[in-house]
Amino acid sequence: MSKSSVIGFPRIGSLRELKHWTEDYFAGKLSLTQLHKNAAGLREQHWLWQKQKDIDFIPSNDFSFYDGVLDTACFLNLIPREYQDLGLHDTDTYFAMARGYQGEKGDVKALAMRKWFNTNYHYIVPVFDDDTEVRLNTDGPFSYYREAMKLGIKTKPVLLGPFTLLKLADYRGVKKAEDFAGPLISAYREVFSKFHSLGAEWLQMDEPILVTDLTQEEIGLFKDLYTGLLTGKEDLKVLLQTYFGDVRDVYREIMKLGFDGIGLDFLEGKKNLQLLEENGFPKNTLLFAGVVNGKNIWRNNYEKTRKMINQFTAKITEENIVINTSCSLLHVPYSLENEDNMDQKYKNHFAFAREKLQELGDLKELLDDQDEEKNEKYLQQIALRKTKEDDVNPGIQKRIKALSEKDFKRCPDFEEREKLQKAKLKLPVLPATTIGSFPQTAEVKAWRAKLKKKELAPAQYEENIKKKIAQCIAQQEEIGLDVLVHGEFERNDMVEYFGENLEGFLFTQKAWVQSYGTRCVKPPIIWTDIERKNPITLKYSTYAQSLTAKPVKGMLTGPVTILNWSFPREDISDKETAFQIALAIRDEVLDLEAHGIRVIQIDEAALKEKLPIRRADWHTEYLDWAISAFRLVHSSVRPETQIHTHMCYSEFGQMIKDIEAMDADVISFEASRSNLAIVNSLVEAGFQTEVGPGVYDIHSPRVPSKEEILKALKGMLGKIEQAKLWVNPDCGLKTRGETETIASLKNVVQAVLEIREEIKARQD
Ligand SMILES: CN1c2c(nc(N)[nH]c2=O)NC[C@@H]1CNc1ccc(C(=O)N[C@@H](CCC(=O)N[C@@H](CCC(=O)N[C@@H](CCC(=O)O)C(=O)O)C(=O)O)C(=O)O)cc1
Ligand SMILES: N[C@@H](CCS)C(=O)O
Ligand SMILES: [Zn+2]
Repeated sequence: MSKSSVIGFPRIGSLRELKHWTEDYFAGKLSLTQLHKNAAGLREQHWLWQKQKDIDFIPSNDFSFYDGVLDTACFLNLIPREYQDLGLHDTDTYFAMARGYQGEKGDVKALAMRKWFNTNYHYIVPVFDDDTEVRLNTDGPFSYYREAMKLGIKTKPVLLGPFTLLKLADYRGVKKAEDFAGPLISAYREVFSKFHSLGAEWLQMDEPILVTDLTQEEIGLFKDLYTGLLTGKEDLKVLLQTYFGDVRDVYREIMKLGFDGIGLDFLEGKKNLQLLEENGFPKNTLLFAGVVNGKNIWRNNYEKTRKMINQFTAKITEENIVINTSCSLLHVPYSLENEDNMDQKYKNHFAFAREKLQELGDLKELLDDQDEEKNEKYLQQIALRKTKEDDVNPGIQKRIKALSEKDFKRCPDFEEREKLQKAKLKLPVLPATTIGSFPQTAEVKAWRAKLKKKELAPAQYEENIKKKIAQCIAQQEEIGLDVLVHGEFERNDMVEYFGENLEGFLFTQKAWVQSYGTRCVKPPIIWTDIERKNPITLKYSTYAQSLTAKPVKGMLTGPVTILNWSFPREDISDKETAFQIALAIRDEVLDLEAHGIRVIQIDEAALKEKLPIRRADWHTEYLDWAISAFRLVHSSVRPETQIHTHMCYSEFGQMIKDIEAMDADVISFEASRSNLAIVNSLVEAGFQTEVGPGVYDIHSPRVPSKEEILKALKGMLGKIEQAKLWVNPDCGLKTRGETETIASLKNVVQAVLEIREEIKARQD
């Protein structure tokens, strides 16, 4: 009998219930008791859905109020002193670490937030200080296990493994990862023992870091950790779960360590099958085979999957193969059932999380019983696939074929453009600006909701948006910013909005995917070739510019980001799709320029997201075409038109030359939560592009003080040439409230004015 398993299930609620409850709790509108009660109901629902689909290994402890890595940190008492000192109760300490705290108990920044491998999910970065005392601090994972047991469901508790935890953490003192290995082994052993006494049979240890490039020292640390952990684990079975890639650096070591189950991703893990074929697989060990895609939403090709699984059976007996998701289902929406407006002809092609549970069941059945009648299901699947004619737009194909080298090269060179732009724009030193979006108030969201329900006429909606734009321009002038924005009020999301206005995308109504904390996105689906039929942003940008003499930035999302934050096609390459989108955005850039927009920002917030996990693949598989796609968008603007780009959560590291190769004139990026590490790497690499490292963190409701911003700016000025430095928050302001936004921006401008005075005094 085949078995099935799920690595993790989404937790935000199919209608984002958890988001609403948690935000109500933040706003003091829901009690803590009620929040916990509601969340328990959600967990119960998720377990029951999995039970109904006969999933054999159902996860627990995959739930989180904000982020699973943060949960692990709190569970293991990795709570930095400044949060403990606030003296809040556990849940509020947890939220203070996630969002910062500013109130009667003190004023503390949030912990850093980073991209979770190659996804649009973000985790809170755990911190080890020299005095960190690793010990079990909360009951979370055990209480979830007991909760499921009460429903008669024996779950497989999921824990972030110690190796990944150590590798993802920040160290603020002199102690390093190795120094915490011993205490972590003891703590995890205690966890094993507690779960064993609760009657758990299996435990899943998530170690996605194993799919990254590893040094011999790192492999040594991994081996030490698990040798320590697996010794004396009684008869609790331990599954080592990897995902997002292959384990080429440690395959043999993993096989020798004595795990009871090993989870490998056969979709993103290009080399896993070859590793298995060449090196074999230990006897009496279960292979949790990741064959149901946890990241994309296209239905599983059963025929292809069956063929792949048949390849395993040369090395592993069938009873030892567990059909698994390729990663947690956190990265896909809940269910197609919520998509009332989507035609069945489209739905036939998709599987969201709940439909993937069905796929796991189907595959289990098909593998157990490979008779012809059952195989009908494979054939139906193949018939579902689209034909090329459905997808191809001949006009776009022709444009792509006609591209030549000059379409990717902007003239003149950066230095020449920089001089021209300084002369033309006449901006003060340290120009102050924002990243684009202003607070998306309840009022704005309600207009859009009414527009969708046809309760508000499009003309009225547009008029309302224009009023907001006018207000926003007036506010920015009053605050004293130098380069203004229109505020992006017309956009539900920076990617979904462009998808909605380009041909070739499909939309969902409720297909929410968690991005960080309580924040979600609805990635559009790329269905056919992409084309821009009409200008998209022109009317709002030109309207905003008509209200002020200061430059207003045209605001666009770049091709790589639109691609990376959508569900991509699987029948053509990402490169081809990116070039199609690039042509559409290029037309928009030229329209903006032709209508008097002097500064255009093309956001590539997600450039780093699909960067291959293995360094060796960076250029050949991704950067060469991704950077070209960006260059294609702006290569033919006039020299004096200033092109900005923006990236969030970017640790550029060894990518700096590639970022420079985008050939933008100005780049803004996150820096505030990562203590200027990015600035250091830019300096070391001799970065030429003008830069706006974020001076404060917009993901937290805290208002940064003028002094805090001054300190950040002075730190930057010590490293970056004054003439190259811009001043801005680290990302868009859409998630923030209006009052805190204005207060924060005023402090930014005050800090800039003070520094300008100092500069002037020095010059005089
Ligand atoms: C900048 N980031 C982005 C990422 N990915 C994107 N695709 N977009 C991004 O901007 N990744 C990295 C970073 C950080 N990530 C995020 C992700 C999500 C948000 C965010 O603020 N999300 C909002 C939802 C935005 C949205 O789609 N809004 C819609 C729907 C609004 C809504 O909730 N409407 C209600 C009805 C309202 C009423 O009737 O009054 C409803 O539908 O129920 C819109 O504005 O129309 C979120 O709330 O999670 C930020 C950063
Ligand atoms: N222009 C966008 C970029 C976010 S990454 C915004 O300001 O929201
Ligand atoms: Zn951003």
